[in-house]
Amino acid sequence: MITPKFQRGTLNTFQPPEHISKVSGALRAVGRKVALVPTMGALHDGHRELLRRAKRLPNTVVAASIFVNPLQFGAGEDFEAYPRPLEHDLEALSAAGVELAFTPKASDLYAENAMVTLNPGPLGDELEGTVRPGHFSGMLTVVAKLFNLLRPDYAFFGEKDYQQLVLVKRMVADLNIDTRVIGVPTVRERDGLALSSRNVYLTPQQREDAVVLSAALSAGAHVGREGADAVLEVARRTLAARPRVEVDYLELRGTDLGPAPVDGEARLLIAARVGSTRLIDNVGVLLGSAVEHPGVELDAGE
Ligand SMILES: Nc1ncnc2c1ncn2[C@@H]1O[C@H](COP(=O)(O)OP(=O)(O)OP(=O)(O)O)[C@@H](O)[C@H]1O
Ligand SMILES: CC(C)(CO)[C@@H](O)C(=O)[O-]
Ligand code: BAL
Repeated sequence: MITPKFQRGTLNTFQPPEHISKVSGALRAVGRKVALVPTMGALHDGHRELLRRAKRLPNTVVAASIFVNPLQFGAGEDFEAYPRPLEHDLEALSAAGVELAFTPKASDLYAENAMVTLNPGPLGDELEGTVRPGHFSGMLTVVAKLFNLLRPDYAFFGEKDYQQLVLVKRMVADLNIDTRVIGVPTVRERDGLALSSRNVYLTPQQREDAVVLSAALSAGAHVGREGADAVLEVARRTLAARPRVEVDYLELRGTDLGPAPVDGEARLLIAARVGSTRLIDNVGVLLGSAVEHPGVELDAGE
């Protein structure tokens, strides 16, 4: 196959997997680096921040994928309803200086007789995995496919989906994938609500209620010095003020999502339903005497 045309300094959009693969390979062959930002589209300022960070890398072509991956949605989830404003998204990518967009069709990405998927291991059944069985297997499978197609030097993921970020890092380490995974701190609305494509589902009343997720995390993180029980207690008390918000889980874990340490860096994670919309959020917490130690980063970028 002849290498599909790539024009520097403009957005080049490819749908067939073999085209994006060829173009990415040709760019790497002439010494350019490739940075991938995987998305499901409906782009907002959170995605823009990932793109902005990728754009800062020298000698690097930024690629973004837009694909609502059926494999990571369970029965009864919002796969059909998920917003798909493709024209708007391509304009946003172009405005962000992205040079490669990959917008595959599900039928091109997944052969009808495909059998093999990735197993995320035990962490795939915890936190999000308890409510979304199979979600992380589907997510890792599509991310591995994107990595295999583009062979990116760098890939950017948001901390908003913290468990996803941890699992992608584990996949890269455990499967010897030659891509550097970079985590980006969560971009928030002024009142603290984490930007999410699913926020468009919220009614004005639900939007008001939804702020309690970030408020609870932030209140909990503020009492980290008093230890894990205090963090969870304060967060739960904050959540109680908005009884319409139904919490799926509120958990304090280590930064690798193992057990939280007594002292040191931890992560407080929440998932909750506001009406029929399920939102997630998380924040870094410094526990115990670690609070006294200057120089420990709350939101380590990677
Ligand atoms: N507020 C945010 N700040 C930083 N990164 C974000 C934010 N929201 C999403 N991302 C990241 O953007 C990438 C693509 O995410 P995705 O397209 O699923 O958007 P989303 O807003 O997370 O959608 P949804 O809320 O429906 O899951 C992921 O790596 C995700 O973590
Ligand atoms: C990483 C991802 C694009 C894989 O479908 C998705 O899970 C997302 O948007 O976070
Ligand atoms: N942003 C994570 C993708 C999902 O919710 O399916």
